Amino acid sequence: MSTLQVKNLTKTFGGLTANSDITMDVAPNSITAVIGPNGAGKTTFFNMITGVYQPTSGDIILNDKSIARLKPHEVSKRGIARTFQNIRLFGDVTVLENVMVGMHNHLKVGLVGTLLGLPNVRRQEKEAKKEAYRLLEYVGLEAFYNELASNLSYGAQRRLEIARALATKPSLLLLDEPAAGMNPRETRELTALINRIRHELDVTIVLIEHDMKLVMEISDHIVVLDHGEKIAEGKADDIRNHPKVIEAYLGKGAATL
Ligand SMILES: Nc1ncnc2c1ncn2[C@@H]1O[C@H](COP(=O)(O)OP(=O)(O)OP(=O)(O)O)[C@@H](O)[C@H]1O
Repeated sequence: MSTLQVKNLTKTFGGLTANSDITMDVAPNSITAVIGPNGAGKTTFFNMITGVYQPTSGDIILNDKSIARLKPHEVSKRGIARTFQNIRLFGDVTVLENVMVGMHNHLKVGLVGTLLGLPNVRRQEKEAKKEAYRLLEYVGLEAFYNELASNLSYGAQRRLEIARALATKPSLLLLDEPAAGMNPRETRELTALINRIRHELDVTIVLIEHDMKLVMEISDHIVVLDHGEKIAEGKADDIRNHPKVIEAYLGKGAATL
């Protein structure tokens, strides 16, 4: 059984078809990359999976249930988390608090309890803090727990976004250009982190990425979009040598990637 099944997914904006009849399966506990030139429709694809955009037609099935018409918070409750191409952190609160925001769905405290400072509320907050700190340790940011998020380096902010996404306890994690703006050392650390998340936390991962070294190294399966259409899919070797992919995206040096 696939974790995610995308069936004939199409999204049009007025006269523009951003995704055209896309079908793909994501196997449990796998890493799938969605690649393609700028404007190919990759982010639109993520936006449909996460409920930001309603598909024009087609279906999205998570663990055998359709999620195609759900709102973003409902999709999140079903176990999908994401990070964004343009980092979206709360810059003026601490690194730890940014992770705690991700736990919102799982905390059972109500507004009244919070206002009255009831003991079980205080206990839950303490536990949430501990869990947030553990997640910071997991991504290697615990030393910065009390810093403002905006003081972190770019690469560290991207890891913090991943920690915040993990705080929702997802079964499927969507990463939108996680290596963008990272130097080679940061990219190597990110590659290791993504692999650990898959193996240790049993999370299935779909990522959009332009760093082909990372994509070829990490992906079990690669899907290539161009002008909103799926032009190829397969393993790294199939994609490197695929004439349509070389023409539309990778260029002639691709065999060495
Ligand atoms: N809300 C929208 N309204 C109108 N057009 C949109 C909207 N969102 C995306 N598009 C268009 O859909 C097409 C696909 O865009 P999308 O952002 O999905 O591509 P992408 O592959 O993620 O590109 P990049 O690699 O540059 O992020 C583009 O032509 C874009 O202008």
